[in-house]
Amino acid sequence: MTETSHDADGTDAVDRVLAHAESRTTALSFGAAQALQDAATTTGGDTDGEQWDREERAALRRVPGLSTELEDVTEVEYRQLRLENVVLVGVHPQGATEDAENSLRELAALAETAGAVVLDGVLQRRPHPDPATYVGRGKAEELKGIVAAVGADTVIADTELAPSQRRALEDVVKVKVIDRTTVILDIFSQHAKSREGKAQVELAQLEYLLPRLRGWGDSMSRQAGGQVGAGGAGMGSRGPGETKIELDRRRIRTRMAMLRRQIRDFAPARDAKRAERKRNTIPSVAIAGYTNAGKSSLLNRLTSAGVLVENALFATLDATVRRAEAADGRVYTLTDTVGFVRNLPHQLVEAFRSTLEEVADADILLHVVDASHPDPAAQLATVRDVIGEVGARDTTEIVVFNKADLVDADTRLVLRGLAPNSYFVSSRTGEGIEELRAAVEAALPLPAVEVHALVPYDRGDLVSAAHESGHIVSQAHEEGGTALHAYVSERLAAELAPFLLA
Ligand SMILES: Nc1nc2c(ncn2[C@@H]2O[C@H](COP(=O)(O)OP(=O)(O)OP(=O)(O)O)[C@@H](O)[C@H]2O)c(=O)[nH]1
Ligand SMILES: [Mg+2]
Repeated sequence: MTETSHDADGTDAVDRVLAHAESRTTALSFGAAQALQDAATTTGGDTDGEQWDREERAALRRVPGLSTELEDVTEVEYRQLRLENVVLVGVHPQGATEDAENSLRELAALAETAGAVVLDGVLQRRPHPDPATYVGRGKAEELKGIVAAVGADTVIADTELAPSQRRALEDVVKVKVIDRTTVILDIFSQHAKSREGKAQVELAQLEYLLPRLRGWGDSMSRQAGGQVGAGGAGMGSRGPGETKIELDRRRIRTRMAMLRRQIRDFAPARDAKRAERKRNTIPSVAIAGYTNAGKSSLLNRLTSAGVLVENALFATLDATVRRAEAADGRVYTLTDTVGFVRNLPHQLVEAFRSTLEEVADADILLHVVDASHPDPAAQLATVRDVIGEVGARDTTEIVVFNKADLVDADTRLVLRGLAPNSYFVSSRTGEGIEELRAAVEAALPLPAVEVHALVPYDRGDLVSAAHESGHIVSQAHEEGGTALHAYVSERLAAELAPFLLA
């Protein structure tokens, strides 16, 4: 512990780390989770397009004890996650207070989305997290008091805890301790709908779990260090013995291999669809952005697609592809994608790589940012990081500040500074949607081949094909047929070959 100034009554003042003392008195005093909107602004959410599976979502509740695989693997804790009354805890270095508070508010939103009631949130200022207990030992004791006082049954740390940290902290606070990664994985597993999505999430969960089998982390690190059996204190003293753990570990590995195979097996179908779109040179637009930014709402606005919109994080996990038509008659696709969040567990980025590759493959990236979010710059950066990671850095990006109905002129000015060539829209009111649509259409790539042709009147099919997939520069009806100046795909150019004008 570094900050050791004391105030008059001898208690740590600066180091009154588990800050927010006043906020402890009442439940939910932590404040609204900021990644979510407040109730006042969510009313009217029903108007953000038709929402076909909202009811279905509400009706889907996990039933305890019905999990299929691995149910006798006692350490598969994520399946037993029943988040209820939670206290959040974070550690931040000096000068990063605001950022830490935003992060903790977002963690609150994540916890609520996962089904928990957030009773309190506390932050400790400290140059580095304690390697043993995450918060300092003394603060862990304080945290124990808070947990008991508010009647919490779970502590969520705003980080990814090392297995040993989690256990040590659990030993002090005497309730279940989980971390941000676990919560995100839990939300993903609640929301995954398609078979592919489910497999991806389960794989990510198992990957996260594997080094966290109780006791296993310890024994493995000893083995790795070549000191098997050395000391031995604590080894096998917690959880099941080595044999059971070995067994669980093997079963998890087998399961993971199966999931990887499954996910690979989905690839051909998706690749085929993508290849088909490419062959027809249908341009694609991917809608990406931070979770809850309004990606699905925007897709609904642009295409009336009926995608689920929810004031919840990670409402969308499956990529939804919709057909749209430009003013010049050209067809293109719009894809809704899974949202991003800061510290998105790398296991998820890995597991969703195939889905994210849809983003990498798109001709245009509609990067949606929630204009009303407290830290839109961080949203932009987070999303761009992930986009870079899946290799879409060079894709044309159009930044869209959504929820413009919630921000004033001053905020717009600030936002404009973050992304000069951006668009302000409101999926709710429709403001700016037409301008955005025009911008997207203008940015669509032109088909590869420029043609001047005279198409006989009995080949009207070629003319309509040019309208649907090509870009018409000019068209005139002449004696011998339709004179066409257009940009078309190579395939259509081949069909037009007999009628080309020199
Ligand atoms: N006020 C306002 N609210 C909006 C607007 N667009 C979306 N929302 C609300 O924002 C919330 C999130 O919208 P979604 O479209 O589900 O967001 P998303 O980006 O698809 O979120 P995930 O799929 O969860 O990542 C919902 O409550 C919407 O009603 C807008 O333009 N104005
Ligand atoms: Mg969505």
